[in-house]
Amino acid sequence: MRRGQGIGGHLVANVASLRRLPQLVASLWAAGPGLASAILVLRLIRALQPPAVLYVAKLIIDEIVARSAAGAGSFQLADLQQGGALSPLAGLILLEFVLVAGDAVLSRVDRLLEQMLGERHANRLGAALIRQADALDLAQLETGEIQDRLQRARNQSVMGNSLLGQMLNQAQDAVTLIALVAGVAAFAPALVLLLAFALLPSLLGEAYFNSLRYGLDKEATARRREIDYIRYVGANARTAKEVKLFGLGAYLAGRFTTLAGSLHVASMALARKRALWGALFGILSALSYYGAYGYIAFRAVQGDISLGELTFLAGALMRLNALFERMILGLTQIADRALYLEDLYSFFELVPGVTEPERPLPFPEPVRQGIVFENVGFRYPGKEGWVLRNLDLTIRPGETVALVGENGAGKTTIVKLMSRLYDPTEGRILIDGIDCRAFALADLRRHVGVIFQDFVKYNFPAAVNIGVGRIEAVADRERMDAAAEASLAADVIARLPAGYDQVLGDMFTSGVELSGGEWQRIAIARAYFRDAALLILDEPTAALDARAEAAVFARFRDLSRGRTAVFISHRFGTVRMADRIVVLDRGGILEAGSHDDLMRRDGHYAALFRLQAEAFQ
Ligand SMILES: Nc1ncnc2c1ncn2[C@@H]1O[C@H](COP(=O)(O)OP(=O)(O)OP(=O)(O)O)[C@@H](O)[C@H]1O
Repeated sequence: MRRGQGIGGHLVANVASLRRLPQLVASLWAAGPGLASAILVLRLIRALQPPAVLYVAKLIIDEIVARSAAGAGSFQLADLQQGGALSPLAGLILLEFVLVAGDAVLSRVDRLLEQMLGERHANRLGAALIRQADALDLAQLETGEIQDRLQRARNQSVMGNSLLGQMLNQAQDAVTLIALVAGVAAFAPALVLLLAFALLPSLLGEAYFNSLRYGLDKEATARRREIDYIRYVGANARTAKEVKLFGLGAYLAGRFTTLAGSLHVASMALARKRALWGALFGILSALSYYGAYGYIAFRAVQGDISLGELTFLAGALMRLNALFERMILGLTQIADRALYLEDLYSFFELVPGVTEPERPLPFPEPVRQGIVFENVGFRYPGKEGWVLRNLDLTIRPGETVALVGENGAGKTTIVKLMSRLYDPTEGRILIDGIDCRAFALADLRRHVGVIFQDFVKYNFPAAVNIGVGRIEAVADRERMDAAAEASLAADVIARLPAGYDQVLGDMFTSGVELSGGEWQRIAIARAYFRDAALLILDEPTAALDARAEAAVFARFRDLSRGRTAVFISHRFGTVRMADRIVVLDRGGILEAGSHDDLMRRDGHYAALFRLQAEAFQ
């Protein structure tokens, strides 16, 4: 929000913040139409209760006044009945009791139903969020802005529940308000004007401050992200080792205090201004309330209105005053939260760039000609430089290809393109002559098994950790044994207290943490368990000891016979086993051939190979 925008602009911004509310209402409705209708009916009944209570109180007082005027004398218990039925007075008192007690019961039922609906809605939203994140491109998820939005969307999926309650309160209060104002208008129309006078400034003021708050929040997004990150780094088991040894605690705490302090100063300045204006508006509304009170007292003394009407009007005024206060506060809270709905729903509206073909072609089985990179160029979205450029590469079926190159040469990026985590910016990737964008994503990915260097360490049982390779076959123990055997994970499993059922990782108390190399064996087992035609391992053996690495690769060669395998490694002892070695440099191919070819050529590869070999001599 820019300064000097004027109250009109602020109001528009405030209303704009509410534009996502209908979407929330629709998704709440979809979560339980029956529940939602029941809640609406209950809220409507409850909304009309306060004016009804006041009106019955008016009737009771008028009845009492009428009886004393008629000289009925002191009240006897026998007066409660009249001619075998309840007297009008007793009937009214009973009605008042039913109204009050009934509301107490209805409010409990209502709360229960709202909790049910809220939880159902949050669960649906949570699942939808995971599905949408899955549908989006890696490139989208990797941008800071989307991560931010996702984080806030995750919070919102729970916050939606409190918004439900607040919106219903607001709607209920609005109905009560209308009913009370109609009641007041029936007896003393002039009062309504007075009330509007008290209400309007508060409303405009709240709207103005809401939008200022929003502007402040928006401005502070980057700082808030950094604060959250520092909080994470500073108080977290995963970073604790380094934070302790480098003595970073004081540095992080200091940075946190500075950033949080700057936010605090801005938000307090606004809060002070808001408190001051709030107090002024409060005085204004108290003035109009007592002005109105004086007016009706005067009319009652003059005999223009009955004692019962006086009671009704005084009660209605008191309630209206409280209702205004509550509604304005509610409006602020709703507007506050509704702002963050924007994050939730705009996240759902993101459209993936890696798209499904309209009429997908079947993935060739088996692949006969291989995978061809045809003049491929790639730039990360929103980034300047080319990571890959003019890349021509053919991977023949049944071949084992090693990608080597210095850090940042683009090896992992090639793997991501092959599995369509990204699409090339230029050129095409063909599988048996067909652009890989012509296959259904799931079909393509079913035929590719990738283990990245930063594979996920799932804090799930060991069996699931391997089974994620092909989750629909997670119960197939025979297949799992074979995969664990091939990746040397079988030894790791055998040492676990609960074997395959052992939860891994340190997140849950029942978990057992593995060493880096042990985790890696589990991850490689995933690749074997997947049993895909194209197997890709991105630095799969970096954490393995020398003996394990040799064993893993001996098996890898055996097991990948007849299928295409691509691996990335910085260890030349491993790389030399490949049928073909592709040396990448700054996004292009420097040289390619078998180990013997490349050594004979005596180029970059031979130099690097010797460098590594010398280190061991
Ligand atoms: N998500 C990303 N967004 C922007 N740039 C990226 C992203 N991932 C990688 N890069 C950049 O792309 C280039 C190639 O990265 P890539 O991960 O493909 O290299 P690599 O050859 O696998 O390196 P290493 O041997 O270090 O694993 C690097 O310069 C890197 O900075």
